[in-house]
Amino acid sequence: MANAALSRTQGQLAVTCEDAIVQVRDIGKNYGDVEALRGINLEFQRGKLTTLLGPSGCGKTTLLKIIAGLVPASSGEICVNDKVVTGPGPERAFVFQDFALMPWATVMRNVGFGLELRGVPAIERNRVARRYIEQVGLAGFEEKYPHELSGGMRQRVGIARAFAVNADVLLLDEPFSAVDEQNRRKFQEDLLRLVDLEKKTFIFVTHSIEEAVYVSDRIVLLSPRPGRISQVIDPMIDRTASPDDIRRDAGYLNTVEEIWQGLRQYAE
Ligand SMILES: Nc1ncnc2c1ncn2[C@@H]1O[C@H](COP(=O)(O)OP(=O)(O)OP(=O)(O)O)[C@@H](O)[C@H]1O
Repeated sequence: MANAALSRTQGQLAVTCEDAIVQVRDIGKNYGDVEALRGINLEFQRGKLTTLLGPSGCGKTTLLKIIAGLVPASSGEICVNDKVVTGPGPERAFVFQDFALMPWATVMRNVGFGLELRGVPAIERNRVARRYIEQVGLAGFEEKYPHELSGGMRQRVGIARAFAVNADVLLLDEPFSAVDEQNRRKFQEDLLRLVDLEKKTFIFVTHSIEEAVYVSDRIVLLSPRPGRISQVIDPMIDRTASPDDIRRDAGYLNTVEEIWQGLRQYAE
């Protein structure tokens, strides 16, 4: 397989690219006296998966929520498709860490809920919901309720729901943190398949260096509070190789090691 070549940029920087769908311009965030983020400048490329990685409390979730329009920035602005973000919008879908499913609704209703809110008629939303339920491997579970599903299956429902609204940008906050290692690896495969199939822009938060290197086109490393960009890494993984070959590849392993060396100073 092709070796993983790395391109990287250090320091407090503006990352530019030709086809940016999300632009983060000089974002800062204070929660009262707590300065969570400072001077974040980033561009997220259309159709690519970018991961935010960094020590606990460095502001990954905060940045994701600011991009989602769920939390206001204290300074700076976010542009999506060249429009300034003033709140949540249909072109962005957020997948929560705890899935945020409605316990009283079936899988079908949960997946179609975003469309229901937009007034899409039942026949159409069920058609769309069925398609994504199938894509995440839950065909046959349409009429089940969240409590009848495993944690991994509930997470698949959350992901299917995000896909169903046909947002351009999917914001995923540690979507695999609550599932076991086998399921996590399966999800990573599924995610890569969906990235390839759907051509959407993914912004992903994880604590796992291995996961970040495995799934990302680009990794943005944040420094401890106040979160700033410390490094940007493009792990050029050959995704035509098998998952096992990728995980054994020297380029993959070196990238994991290098990120670990950068982050270990912050480990408790
Ligand atoms: N609603 C809030 N009110 C006050 N402080 C907050 C709030 N949300 C986050 N913070 C603080 O802001 C900082 C960044 O938090 P955030 O959750 O964004 O970090 P994170 O990198 O996602 O953390 P983790 O990896 O532990 O999930 C932390 O110090 C946190 O305690």
